[in-house]
Amino acid sequence: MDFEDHDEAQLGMTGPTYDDSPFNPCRVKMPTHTAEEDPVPPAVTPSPTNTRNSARGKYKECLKNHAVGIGGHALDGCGEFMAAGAEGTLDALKCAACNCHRNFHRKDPADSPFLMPFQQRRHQPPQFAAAYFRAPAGYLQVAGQQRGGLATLALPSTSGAGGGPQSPREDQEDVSDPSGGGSGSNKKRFRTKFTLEQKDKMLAFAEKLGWRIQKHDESVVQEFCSQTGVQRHVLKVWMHNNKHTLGRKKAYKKIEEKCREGIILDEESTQRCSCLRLGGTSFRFVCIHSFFQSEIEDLKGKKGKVSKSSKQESKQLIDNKCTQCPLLCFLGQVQPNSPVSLTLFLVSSDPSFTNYHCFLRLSTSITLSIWFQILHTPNTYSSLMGSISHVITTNPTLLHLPSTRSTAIRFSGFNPRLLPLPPARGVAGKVGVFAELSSPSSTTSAIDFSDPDWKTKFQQDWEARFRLPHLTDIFPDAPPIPSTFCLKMRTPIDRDFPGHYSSDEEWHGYINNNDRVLLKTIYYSSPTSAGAECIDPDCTWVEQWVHRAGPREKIYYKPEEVKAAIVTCGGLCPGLNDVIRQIVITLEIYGVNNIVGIPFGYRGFSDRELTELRLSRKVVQNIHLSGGSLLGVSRGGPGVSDIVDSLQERGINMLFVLGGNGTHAGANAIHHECCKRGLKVSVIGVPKTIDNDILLMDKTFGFDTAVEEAQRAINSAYIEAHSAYHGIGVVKLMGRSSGFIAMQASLSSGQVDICLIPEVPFNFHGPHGVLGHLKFLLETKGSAVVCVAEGAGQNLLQKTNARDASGNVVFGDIGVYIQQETKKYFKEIGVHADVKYIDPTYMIRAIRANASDGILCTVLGQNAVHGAFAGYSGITVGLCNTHYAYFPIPEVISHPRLVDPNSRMWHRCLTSTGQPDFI
Ligand SMILES: Nc1ncnc2c1ncn2[C@@H]1O[C@H](COP(=O)(O)OP(=O)(O)OP(=O)(O)O)[C@@H](O)[C@H]1O
Ligand SMILES: O=P(O)(O)OC[C@H]1O[C@](O)(CO)[C@@H](O)[C@@H]1O
Ligand SMILES: [Mg+2]
Repeated sequence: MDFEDHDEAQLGMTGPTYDDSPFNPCRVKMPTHTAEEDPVPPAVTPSPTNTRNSARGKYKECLKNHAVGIGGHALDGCGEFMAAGAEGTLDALKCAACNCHRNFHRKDPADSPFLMPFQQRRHQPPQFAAAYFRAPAGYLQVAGQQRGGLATLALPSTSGAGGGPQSPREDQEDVSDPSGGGSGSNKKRFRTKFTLEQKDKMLAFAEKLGWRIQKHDESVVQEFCSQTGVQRHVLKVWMHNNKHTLGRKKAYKKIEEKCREGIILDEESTQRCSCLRLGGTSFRFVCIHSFFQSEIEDLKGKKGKVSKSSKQESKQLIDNKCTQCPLLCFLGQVQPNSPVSLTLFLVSSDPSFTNYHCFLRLSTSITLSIWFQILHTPNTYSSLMGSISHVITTNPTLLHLPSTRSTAIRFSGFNPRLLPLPPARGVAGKVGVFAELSSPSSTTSAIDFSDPDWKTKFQQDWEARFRLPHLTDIFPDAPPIPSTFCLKMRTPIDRDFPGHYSSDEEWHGYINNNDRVLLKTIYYSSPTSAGAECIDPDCTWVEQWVHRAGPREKIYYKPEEVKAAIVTCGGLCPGLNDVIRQIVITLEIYGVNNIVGIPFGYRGFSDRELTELRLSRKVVQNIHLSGGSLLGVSRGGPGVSDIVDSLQERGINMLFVLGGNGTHAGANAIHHECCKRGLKVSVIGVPKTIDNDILLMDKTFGFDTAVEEAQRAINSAYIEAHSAYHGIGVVKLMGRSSGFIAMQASLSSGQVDICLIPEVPFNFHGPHGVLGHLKFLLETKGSAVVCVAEGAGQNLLQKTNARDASGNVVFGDIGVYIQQETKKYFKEIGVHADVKYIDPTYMIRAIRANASDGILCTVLGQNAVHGAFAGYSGITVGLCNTHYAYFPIPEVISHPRLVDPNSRMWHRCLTSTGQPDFI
């Protein structure tokens, strides 16, 4: 795990509405006004970089269309080219702000007599952007009247081969100046026509050279040129322009060959997949293109128009096709009433395949939304392999999946719309659907409901899954001692502990180890009840108990022997300080006085320059009055083994870890490493995430506060929208995979007309899309407010391979996309719309906890300490049906908790917004 510093510039308000400063070109900022509305921006003082640029003419805003792959248009907002390196180096051609090649930036002849001073720093006006909107994927071309003042842009897009139709530039090679600098003149350019033979030869030759001409190739290049009659510079440009298209074909072929053989999961990927279990609502598949090809071509209809075809028609088409589809065999396993979102990854070299989404109601109780994600590049394919959970293949025998673990089919014959069930082990005819279920906790999905004892077996399995790991698993002889935590003690704690720990006072404030909390409290009489979570087709009542949290009468640590450490990882979250404070206070009540804070997350364990912070009640007394974390947070950091080395070195035997899924995965690994090394260490997690995406818990701390604060942003958006003629307010909120914040903030504000979350697919354009509804809202209400979660609609955006220091995928900005597309749409249809975009991302989490979270944090912090003293390790604590419970860590992080689109809460949100489904 490598630690990377966070981009300071990202802290605070990232939204363009808040910062349209011309001085910071690396901000994502989109014009919120048209040129007519905002005629005279202030003059700019040229920076040293500007001065350097001006020697060669200035390169202004970046015109690279990042959404070209999806047929859309998205600029990164970089306002001016800033060379990343000294002149003469390759980096001099790269923009330090946006990372794009200089040629993507608009060239602005400094001495142009036709430009007003302010025009030299204007963003791309929308009508100009439209000129290259339909250019083939991967290329930016500037047409007709725009050429006069602009550079010729001929570089292939570095953002990968996108979706839309794309033709290799085989016969246009020397139309562009390879330097790409382009004077912007209208000079006629020549088009070289190659013979078929020349093309074949160039292709073979380029592959031989690896699509680059290097110094030592000069002699063979000369020879080739004289043999084929192709000039060297023409060959060079041809290779440059085609390496991303023709050059990749070979790679595609390899993938396709591999696919035809069956996709092989290597051991590592299989292990990583095991955390994604059946029974969740989201599954990922890799589907073999060769198998699916005919289906896809039919679905695409003519020219990939499926997403645009009428709802009925595409539904019909998909319906018909899906009846032959092996996927439906798998659906036999899906719980009714849990709408399933499937992502099918199709590997294809055909650039005309584009990502799209379709929607299928299989019955009133099963809703299937299918995302077809087309993979064009080998890289995407290989990075994907780490995250898949299921595979459909034409040749199941080739899969390296443990066949004994494949899923048993549930709900036999339950839904007549489903295909006849495949024979045992999920193999249906020539195709098979495989689920990797390697963790013991997953065995519930393999229940044989015809077994009269299935319920007892299920409950035994449940008890085993939720059993809390304890020190006595490793040290069976570890002696328990009477607890030092007794609230009847009237005298201050004696810090020296003269050797006895018992209090003779009787106190009935302890939790018995056999106390349990009931996890699910609703009895669903039928699988068609809203949000039903049934285990079997008859919705049999099966109690699921978890362990009650709280102080135990017997403890496994002598307080004076404890060195406790607290670490806060991941992103910030309201309430971190409240939890730190309560952990310290409770530890002191037990009698611990050696308490330290590890600075800046897991990184603090390895960075020698960061020293641990001594904590006491005095130090933490008032820290909850401000947001953030007293200790600091970070992503990335050292490996588990280094962390445990550090624990050993520092003599830490209680570790309290505050963080989200990633942090908990780390905590669990630390726990296992300590067990392996025979260390008596308790590792206790406290789930922290404003996203509320931890399984089995009513809510996580920070969530309530974030919702409350988000509501304020929504209210501002509403006021802005409501006060403008045809105003549209767009608010983007956090929520990577879970839309809880957006849903709850929409509900609580009552001012949102459209709420978009990652769990519920939507069309943005087209007859049933969001834009159509916005138009309707402007016509009927006069204004509209859209609330979107950051992880929503990612299929609409160009994918990047960027990851943060912890390896989390960095998302495209759906808020900016919505803002831009909405403006464009209303402009195109000639309807006035005043779009205001608010991005309060960090404002909703970099604040102190509200009262409700304050209480939650207090109880969680106390219970974390009780759990450690009770001798548990590898556990976390959470609120469950208003009671506090301990959970083994893997049970709560096997996948993110998601909003169930068939839940009452989501229905309530829809009732409140009045939005249709955008499918
Ligand atoms: N699978 C893992 N195993 C071990 N450590 C991990 C794992 N995943 C993440 N971590 C570590 O946990 C820390 C926090 O992870 P991450 O940045 O994903 O935040 P998080 O805990 O999920 O919180 P947030 O909700 O803010 O995203 C990082 O230091 C990261 O290196
Ligand atoms: O910008 P940062 O600090 O990486 O955090 C952003 C992430 O944090 C989260 O709030 C998780 O805590 C996500 O919703 C979001 O993607
Ligand atoms: Mg996370």
